[in-house]
Amino acid sequence: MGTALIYDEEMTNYKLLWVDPACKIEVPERLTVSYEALVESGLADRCMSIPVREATDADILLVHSEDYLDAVKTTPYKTLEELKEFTLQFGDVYFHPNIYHCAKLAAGAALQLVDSVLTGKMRNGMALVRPPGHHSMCSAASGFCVFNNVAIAAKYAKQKYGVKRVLIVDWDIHHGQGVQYCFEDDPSVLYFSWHRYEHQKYWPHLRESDFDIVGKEKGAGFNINVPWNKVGMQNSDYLSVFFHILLPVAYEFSPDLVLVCAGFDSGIGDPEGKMCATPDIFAHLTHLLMNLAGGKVCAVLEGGYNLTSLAQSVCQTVQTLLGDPVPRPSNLDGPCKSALESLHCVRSAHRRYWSSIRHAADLPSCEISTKHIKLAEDKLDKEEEEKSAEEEVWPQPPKRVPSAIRTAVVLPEGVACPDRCKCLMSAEDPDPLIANKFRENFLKDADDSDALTTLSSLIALAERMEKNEICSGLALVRDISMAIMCVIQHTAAALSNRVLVVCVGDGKVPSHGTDDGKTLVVQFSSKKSEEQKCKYYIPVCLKKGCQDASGFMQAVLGLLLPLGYEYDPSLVLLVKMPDSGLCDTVWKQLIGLLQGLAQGHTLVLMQDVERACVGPTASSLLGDAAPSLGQLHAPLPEDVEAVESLRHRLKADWKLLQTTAPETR
Ligand SMILES: NCCCNCCCCCS
Ligand SMILES: [Zn+2]
Repeated sequence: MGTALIYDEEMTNYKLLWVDPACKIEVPERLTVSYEALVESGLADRCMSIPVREATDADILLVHSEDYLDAVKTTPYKTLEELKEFTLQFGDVYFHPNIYHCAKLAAGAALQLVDSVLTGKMRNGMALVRPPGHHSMCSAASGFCVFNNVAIAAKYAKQKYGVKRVLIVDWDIHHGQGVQYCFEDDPSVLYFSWHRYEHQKYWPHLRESDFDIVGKEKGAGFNINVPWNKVGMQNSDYLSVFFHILLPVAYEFSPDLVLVCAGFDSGIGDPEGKMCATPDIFAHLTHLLMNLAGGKVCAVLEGGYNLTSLAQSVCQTVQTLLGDPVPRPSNLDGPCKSALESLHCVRSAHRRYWSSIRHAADLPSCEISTKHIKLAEDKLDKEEEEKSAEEEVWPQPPKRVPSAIRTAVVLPEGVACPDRCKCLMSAEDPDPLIANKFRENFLKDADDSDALTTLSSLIALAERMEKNEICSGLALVRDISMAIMCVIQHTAAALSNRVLVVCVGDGKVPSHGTDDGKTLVVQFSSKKSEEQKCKYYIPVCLKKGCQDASGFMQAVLGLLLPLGYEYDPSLVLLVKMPDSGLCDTVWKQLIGLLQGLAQGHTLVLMQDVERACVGPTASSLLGDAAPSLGQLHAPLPEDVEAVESLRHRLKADWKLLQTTAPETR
């Protein structure tokens, strides 16, 4: 199954026909530059093009009122003066004789995307549409939006396919109030939105956009608002919110479908957002969602008003949906104070609804609670004159060249090579120099020839991964700790390399290289480790080791991923210790998530008895989405305690572990 791309140039055939400073940024070129960038980069050809269709009245009435639909139906026949008149009843939006047609195509495009994914024809996809949708409400247009494309798609998915739970992730920089209003009392649709807020000083100036608005009645807890009270948010701020709010809750919710309000005005250079996150961040945001709902992710374009930034961000998103490895996360220096305050407020507002963040610290009484400054009308739209975002410059996102070989394996005699994988056996005898080095360093009995063969094949694999000829690898070895030593020593030799070693299960892990930071070891086990506590050796002791999915996932999402992203390794060595107790589904989730690091260069080591795990491991390394874990129960208190105390101890060294602002002196 491939990636769907839904686009039709008819949606470029409407524009602003009069002077209105608030609306002049919403231009047809937004769609053309996005589509042309996909064509230019060769990404469009790798997608399956799915035609748009017009949403029917019934589709639109899933969200909007008849009165509103009837009113919009009259707009194609209005004169210019009548269109201006009609527009006045709404805010920050404009009408055009052809916008009703385009609005039906935009909503219809989202429905075509949902159909292609929920019928299993496509794995995931993106719809490039305008007008956007997330601001439009039951009976009102708003913020360039006429019909709420994503809200209609969520209702449609539930009605037509019986989908039980839908996650909507709105990474646009504006609050999709239309989506919030549509689902605020609905526990089957979890709406997550971050948005520029500045304590209600920013558009649409709504009190109900703040973090303490969590949903109503049965929907309480299923509406998550993350207000950005300052501009200039960066990659670290966005990732921290994913690690410490969205992902733990999303895994607990366990959606059957993920819809993304994919607005790119949250990217650098945008005149509306005035944020500083770079286009490659959308590759990571997309990647981090792709192991939810069995990979059923539908991204629908919302905002994005800097044409350069928009085009690059769209390409980053689509290339990730296609399964290409994501670029390395560039210099993450931790979330800013304002972002930490928002993070803290959101987690404390939601801790009562979600066991994965139950332990979140409570709101300190005063300073960072909601500061709603009663603004005099005239100040509402006053925005201090900042440097215009249009002048921002940023580096081109790094080229993401897929390796010639996606996954290679080193297997003992008699173990079949999984399909789509390349089997590496060192045909030639290892050169005597290496052989001797192995003998003295690693081999117990010197003439253990097949150990020698395995190790030299392992090195060959690691070398070809370093050269990006191979993306990921899997090796079955007899002696795990010897293999770890071998890989670490080989990889650490190259100066710029850092290896993240992730061990699941009990057992002695060589701590070589953890003193100088060339290696970061994170070990999940059930045994308290007496190892010396150092910054680069992190034992995570879980009561049931890796057997309890929710405890393990909480540690992966809230601890391992932030550490891994901040460490930014060139290789991830993932070791499955004997009898780790890890079930295949969790193992596949772990492999899927870790491929966001090191450009997907994950090298898996397993004991040669784990033949049954070769297939599932290879499938995840090849980029197949991991199956859903199902709704997660509360993690054990001991596990929560273990992760929290680790986070508390480590956050001085690892800033992405922070979830609250440092105590103000
Ligand atoms: N600069 C403040 C005016 C905001 N104007 C509406 C923006 C709608 C964005 C839709 S994604
Ligand atoms: Zn927006």
